[in-house]
Amino acid sequence: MERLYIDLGEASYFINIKGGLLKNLTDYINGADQYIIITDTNVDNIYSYEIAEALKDNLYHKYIIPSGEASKNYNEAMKILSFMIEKNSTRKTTIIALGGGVVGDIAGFCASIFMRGVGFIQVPTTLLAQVDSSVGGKTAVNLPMGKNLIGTFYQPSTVIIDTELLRSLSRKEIISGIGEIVKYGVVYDYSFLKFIKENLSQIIALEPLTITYVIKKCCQIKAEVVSRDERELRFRKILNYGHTIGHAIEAITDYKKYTHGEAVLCGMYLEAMLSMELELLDKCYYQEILNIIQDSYGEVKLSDISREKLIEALAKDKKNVGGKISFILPTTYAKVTEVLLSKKEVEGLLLQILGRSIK
Ligand SMILES: NC(=O)c1ccc[n+]([C@@H]2O[C@H](COP(=O)([O-])OP(=O)(O)OC[C@H]3O[C@@H](n4cnc5c(N)ncnc54)[C@H](O)[C@@H]3O)[C@@H](O)[C@H]2O)c1
Ligand SMILES: O=C(O)C(=O)C[C@@H](O)[C@H](O)[C@H](O)COP(=O)(O)O
Ligand SMILES: [Zn+2]
Repeated sequence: MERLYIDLGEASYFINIKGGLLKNLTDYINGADQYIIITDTNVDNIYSYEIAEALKDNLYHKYIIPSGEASKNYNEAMKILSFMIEKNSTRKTTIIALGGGVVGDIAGFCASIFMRGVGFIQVPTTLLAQVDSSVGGKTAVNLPMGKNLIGTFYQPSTVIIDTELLRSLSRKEIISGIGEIVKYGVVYDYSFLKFIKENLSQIIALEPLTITYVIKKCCQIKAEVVSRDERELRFRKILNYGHTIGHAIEAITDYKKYTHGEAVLCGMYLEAMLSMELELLDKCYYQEILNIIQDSYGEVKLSDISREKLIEALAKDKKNVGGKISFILPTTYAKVTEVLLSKKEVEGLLLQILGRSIK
């Protein structure tokens, strides 16, 4: 088994990675008085028997949210908290998030506020959640005004990554995970980016040794970044590459057409173009970034996105400072920089880079 340590003082924890870990869940959980499993309809349909088997000797209750980003909202969080009151949860309860990033984000949010904080374990079931969202402690729900507008930093006590659970994912969800994987390569580790490029088909095929290596590498990078700057005061911002435009794309398409990772792939593509237009980005690196995005996602068309709506959504991004929109832009191999641009500047740049390719 692969084991990584994320060093955050009192909030430090282990990330455990191996195929088949769900069966042995109880070896890694912490002897709480009661467990609340939060999962979604798809995961429950596929893994309901395994969950019941894994927890049969423990007191637990299961709360199932409808699958999809639309469930990551405040009302759903309140329903979870009320369910916990109904089930007599106490401060000795532990919440287990068994699902993708949607389940992880909302379950973590509930764990952080129920009775001012209860135990929290991440059991991520999507590639995206295994390489990114289950690690680092960002929790959130969306508001109608935008993505992740309410949330906390609240670390899990452990992360249990069962790579066998990825077998039931659709290709679209695998590509979504590759969005965040490519991000780590671009912002932090050029040799990893080359590895992704050379092994893309094995990654998409979830070849066991390759996918385990990739998950471990991503968790290692995320652990290093988060250990340096847990609260995103400075360094952690590098993980936002592709996310300013990515979150805007998700919001204006009602979180339905693009998965988070697909929107991030498109966002990284456009933000690389933005960086090039601002003459901040090395030309060879620029081409490499566009190539790996196209190789994994296909052509970035965005024919359904209007420039006007994109700018409106960007203007509402929670990272904006003093009326300016914040972008994390690549500059050269494994280096990025934060650039703040006015709405007008972004309008001009988007017109420049996209011409008439979007409305
Ligand atoms: N907290 C963080 O650091 C962080 C990082 C990245 C993304 N996120 C958030 O994560 C969310 C996206 O996560 P996601 O991509 O996992 O989406 P998701 O949770 O919606 O899961 C994607 C789909 O896969 C299904 N699914 C989950 N596991 C499955 C399995 N093993 N087999 C078959 N189907 C399965 C789900 O039911 C869903 O339909 C977004 O809300 C994003 O903002 C958070
Ligand atoms: O962990 C981080 O830090 C990240 O930014 C990871 C991102 O991939 C993730 O999508 C995150 O939820 C974005 O957070 P937000 O702060 O922009 O809401
Ligand atoms: Zn993300």
